[in-house]
Amino acid sequence: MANLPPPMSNGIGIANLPNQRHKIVAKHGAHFTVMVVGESGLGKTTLVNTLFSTELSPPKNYNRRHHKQLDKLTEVEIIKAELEEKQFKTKLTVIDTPGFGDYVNNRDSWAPIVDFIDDQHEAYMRQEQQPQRKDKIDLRVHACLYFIRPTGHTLKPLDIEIMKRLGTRVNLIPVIAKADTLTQNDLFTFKQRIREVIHVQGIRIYQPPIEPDDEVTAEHARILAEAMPFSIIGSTEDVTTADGRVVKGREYLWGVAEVENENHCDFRKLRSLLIRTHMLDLISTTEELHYENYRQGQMESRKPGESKPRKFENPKFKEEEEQLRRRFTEQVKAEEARFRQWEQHLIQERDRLNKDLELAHSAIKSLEAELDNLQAGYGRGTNRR
Ligand SMILES: Nc1nc2c(ncn2[C@@H]2O[C@H](COP(=O)(O)OP(=O)(O)OP(=O)(O)O)[C@@H](O)[C@H]2O)c(=O)[nH]1
Repeated sequence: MANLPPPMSNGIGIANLPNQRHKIVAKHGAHFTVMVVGESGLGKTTLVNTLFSTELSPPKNYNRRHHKQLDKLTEVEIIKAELEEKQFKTKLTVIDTPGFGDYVNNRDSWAPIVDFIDDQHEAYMRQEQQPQRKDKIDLRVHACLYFIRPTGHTLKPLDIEIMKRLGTRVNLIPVIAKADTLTQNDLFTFKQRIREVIHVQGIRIYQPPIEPDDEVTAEHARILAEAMPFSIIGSTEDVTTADGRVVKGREYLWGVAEVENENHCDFRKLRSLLIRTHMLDLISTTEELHYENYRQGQMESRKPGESKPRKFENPKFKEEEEQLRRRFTEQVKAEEARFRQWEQHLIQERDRLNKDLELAHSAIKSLEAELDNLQAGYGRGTNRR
């Protein structure tokens, strides 16, 4: 496994941002928005707190998790924080999507997440069109961490569906959650399989750019790209290793799973990509690629100044509604025809039975008449004797 050089400071690394390519941002500090997406209980909150070395998000109330499942809604939570290190400020926004994928029917559980991303692009575009364009509220997502359950098998169809939709909208960074629950061999095979599925399914994930004129940076980017999907161990707890080091990690009977140990997981690579080396690239690709794609797509489908069609006004939904209505009418017609046929059949059956009844009646009548005749004949015979 290729390792990164040792951390340059004891801090979380945002002080390195001014060394990054776009030095100008350093003057004002960066405004960075990360979104975490994944099933409930995969360690999203823990990872956010581990990444930013602070408890940004309070630990979850597990009773609430159960209620959330009953709500059948994927809620979006926004946590804001201002981090400062060596006088360099980063305004950090974390978009947490708790409870995702919990429900029995998960088919559309991605919708609020995708809508949230689109809505932020939309809100930004609208603000750009206003005469006063200073101090825009900007919640466009710069990096989306997609948490994969450490099953050891492969990606689930739901993962593939969501990742496809996310990859065309944001810088998608897949991570394997709770890597300490897999052996190194299983983790290696699992990673390979996920990479294959990502490739075969054409899922777009964030690729750190390889600068041809800077060999060190290019090598670093290559190491990061090769490690994807990053395996992750999250923990804000200090634990003591067998050799007496105090580290962030998770304690087991067999020893300690260390967050920052590159033989245990890729946490340091992920942190490097997000905070130390590629934060500004994530911000600029969001602006230049994803936002631009959104803007262009909307400009092609709308007149200037026209607001975004709401779901039920959206031509795509109208078309779907029309199709549904047609299918429903056809079904009703087919059912009606079937009912008529059945009704006809019942009438014919009733007529046939009525006729049988009439025949039976007349047969009884003639038998009765015959009986009367016989009785009358018998009476006459006995009288004569
Ligand atoms: N083994 C292991 N457990 C972890 C790891 N990260 C978090 N956990 C544990 O998993 C449980 C859930 O963690 P959370 O961070 O609340 O998970 P979440 O994804 O935010 O959950 P929701 O908010 O419900 O979606 C907690 O008990 C954590 O201590 C990890 O890397 N390895």
